[in-house]
This record gives sequence, structure tokens and C-alpha cells, in this order.
Amino acid sequence: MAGIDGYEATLKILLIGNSNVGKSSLLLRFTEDTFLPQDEVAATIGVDFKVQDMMFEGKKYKLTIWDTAGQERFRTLTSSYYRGAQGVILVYDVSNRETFDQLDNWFNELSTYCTNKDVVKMIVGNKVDKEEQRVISRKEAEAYARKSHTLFLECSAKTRYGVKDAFEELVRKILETPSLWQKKPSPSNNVNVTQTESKQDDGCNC
Ligand SMILES: Nc1nc2c(ncn2[C@@H]2O[C@H](COP(=O)(O)OP(=O)(O)OP(=O)(O)O)[C@@H](O)[C@H]2O)c(=O)[nH]1
Repeated sequence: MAGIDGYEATLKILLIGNSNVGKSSLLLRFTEDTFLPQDEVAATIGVDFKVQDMMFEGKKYKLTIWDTAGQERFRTLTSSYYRGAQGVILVYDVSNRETFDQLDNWFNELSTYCTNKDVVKMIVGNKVDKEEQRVISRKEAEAYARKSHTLFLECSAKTRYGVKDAFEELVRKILETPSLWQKKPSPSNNVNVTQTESKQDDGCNC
């Protein structure tokens, strides 16, 4: 049952990955269906977040999507980004091997700060429009994702290929994992699916 604000639940999703892989561009494509040319994109400092409604199987969800800085010097308060996150998207650039090789480090950070074992993880290979410069094949990334028990998708923030699918698949998986988003019933309140951003933190171990 939806809450008085009309939302079934509020979900927190985090974007992490090396600088320049396109995290901010994926967020902009998903929320505003826009892509900024290279000279108009600024590096994220600290964290940025956008709120986006999503209809899923006839129900309305509120997504708060947090875009973190890839550059180490801009990463402050890292642990607080992870707090209450139900889904994490680990982004690499298919035309840059280093960004793929460093996924291990991002997984380490994730497991350090996000103690919720059910958090849904997804690896996203961005910039597939740069097919000529591709250095990470879909096959290699799929094998890595399988080994890491993680969802995997390729996309392009530039052409919009796969972007909506990535967020929808992540949300679907979160919704299939009730421990991540259902508020435990309390004696005084049997409505157990509505959350606000502040209430969310109560139910999650992140
Ligand atoms: N060709 C291509 N370029 C992209 C794509 N997505 C992002 N870019 C470009 O890659 C550069 C970095 O994009 P950002 O979105 O700022 O990357 P970021 O991961 O948010 O970087 P930080 O904020 O430093 O962590 C920009 O010049 C974008 O225009 C894509 O799908 N294809």
C-alpha cells in the first residue's frame, strides 16, 4: 500500500567507480535524458544526488541516486554515502582497462562501508559507443561479474543505450529483496512498505 505521499517506497542507489568513467553522465541521462559535451562536464566534488520517480509494475517509487566523486581527493565522508544504500552501481569505462581493473578496489570499499549483505550490486560498462577503442570485451566483464555474484550491463550515457535498463534492473532486484526496503512492522504500525529518507536508515545496516 502506498504512503500518503503516493510512493510505495524510497530507494537509495549509489554510483561509484573511477573518475571519468561517466557516473555523472549516466545520472544526467537517466534523470534528464541529456548528455553534456566534454567541455561542459565538471568533475564531481564530494557527492551529488538527484531524485527521480520510477513507475514499476503500476506502483510509484522514489529513487534517490547518489553520484560520488571518482577522484580520491574529492572523496570525503565516504562511509556516509553508503549509509542506507539498497543498490550500488559500479561503473567502468569499456575503453579504459585501468577503470575495469580497479573494480576490485571499489568492491573492497563497498564491503568496508556497506555491511548489509543483501545490498544489490551491479557492474556497468559505460561508453560502448566507443566501439573502436573498446579494450574490455563483454565476455571478460560478464565472467568477472559472474565471479563477483553481481548484475552486469553495458551502456552508453552518450547514446542512451542500456541506461534505463540498468536502473530498472537494479530496482527490480531491490524490490525482489524485501529485507532491503520493507520496514519491519511495529506493534503501533502495521503499514510496512512506506519509508521516508530518514526512516530508511533505521532499517538498514549500511
Ligand atoms: N563517448 C562517451 N563519453 C562519455 C560517456 N559518458 C561519459 N562520457 C564522457 O566522459 C567524461 C567523464 O564523464 P563524467 O560523467 O564526468 O564522469 P564521472 O565518472 O562522473 O567523473 P568524476 O565526477 O570525476 O568521478 C566526460 O567528458 C563525458 O562527456 C559515454 O557513454 N560515451
